[in-house]
Amino acid sequence: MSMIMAVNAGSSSLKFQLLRMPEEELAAKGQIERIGLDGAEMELEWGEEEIQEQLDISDHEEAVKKMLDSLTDNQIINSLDDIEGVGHRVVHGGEKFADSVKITDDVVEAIEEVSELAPLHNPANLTGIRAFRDMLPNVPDVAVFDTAFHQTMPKSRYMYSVPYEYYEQYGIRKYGFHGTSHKYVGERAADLLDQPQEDLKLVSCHIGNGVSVTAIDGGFSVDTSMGFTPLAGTAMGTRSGNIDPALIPYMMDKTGQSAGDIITMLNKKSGLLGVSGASSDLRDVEQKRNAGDEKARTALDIYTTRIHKYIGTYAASMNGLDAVIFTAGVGENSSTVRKEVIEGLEFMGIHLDESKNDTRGEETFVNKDGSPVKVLIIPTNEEVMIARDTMRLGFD
Ligand SMILES: Nc1ncnc2c1ncn2[C@@H]1O[C@H](COP(=O)(O)OP(=O)(O)O)[C@@H](O)[C@H]1O
Ligand SMILES: CC(=O)OP(=O)(O)O
Ligand SMILES: [Mg+2]
Repeated sequence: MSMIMAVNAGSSSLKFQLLRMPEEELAAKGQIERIGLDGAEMELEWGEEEIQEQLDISDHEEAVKKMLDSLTDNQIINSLDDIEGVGHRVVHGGEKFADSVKITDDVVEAIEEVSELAPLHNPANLTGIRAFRDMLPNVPDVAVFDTAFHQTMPKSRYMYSVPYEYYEQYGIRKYGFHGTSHKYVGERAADLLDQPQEDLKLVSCHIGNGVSVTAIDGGFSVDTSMGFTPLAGTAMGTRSGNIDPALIPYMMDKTGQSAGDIITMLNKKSGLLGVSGASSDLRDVEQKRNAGDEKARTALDIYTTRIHKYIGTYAASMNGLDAVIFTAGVGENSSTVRKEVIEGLEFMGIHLDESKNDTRGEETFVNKDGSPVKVLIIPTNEEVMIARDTMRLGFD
């Protein structure tokens, strides 16, 4: 039996699970949310115990230290030596990584090289990798890439309609993200529907701080809303999603900002935060809207409409749909977002049951009985996928 730490550094959170493998027995799990915002919060659960703490945490490095201290302080492990392998979520693997990989200095360098393509994520992922490599130098570590599951997309979905040499010379193509999460919920959906994955057409909506929608046909990702970087697709907590590319030079001309400044604005100051002018956190924006705030209403309408349209698009491109899956922070927890996304898809045979939908955070069907297309909430578990790959690749 091996004690494996699975680390998932998101753009605004650090989540981890300590798992006994290969049994997949949870020894502890926790998360630090709202990193860099006012009132970061740590939750830690082990056995029957649970603690919650309000903290001041400004970046991911601080979050990693705090997390490890909390494991020894609470005697969940005796010392850091009890951890036998560490798996890390890495958001962008570029063209180089089509599967998970054991981490070496060369791998760290390769992840660094593609960091500019995922500026909100790879730097946070690398911070986690470096912190663990420093503290546990003799333990194998494995990187699990968000991009890997999407490597099965057909060329017509991953190519941009630009001169072909841009693909050949610069690797300019759609990569897609959240692949570990989409893969996990796709497998769980097949179990819950009691049908083999080969027979299923699914649309998976990962709605967290980052948002992506994926078409899973027969168990394979065939299209996904994010692109060359996690900036593309739907509107998100702080990201714009798709915009007319001609806007970039236009905004540069009008405001005197550089291309880099504009991309930073699109990554960090747009989406729910930019339109509402209030917050990137869905809960805050919902609260404002409910209090009558017009900008918050518009921000949420853009957010849910985009996801709604992807469901229609992907059903059309797969020529059918068996189930829609909601997962990640918002998808698992916000009944109003789920309701607003599904509203108006009844013509496609998707019927949400409002009373069943009034729930959060557990695997459940929320469609009406007899709805031809099922609607599922499936809490994602990127961590267990990461631990499995750490076992597969870390110990050879
Ligand atoms: N109980 C809840 N109700 C509504 N939204 C929630 C709830 N809990 C978390 N969220 C939302 O989930 C989002 C963060 O999702 P998460 O998947 O944790 O993000 P990350 O991309 O950083 O991993 C935030 O917008 C937060 O408001
Ligand atoms: C790829 C991505 O957007 O990740 P997250 O949702 O964790 O920000
Ligand atoms: Mg996430």
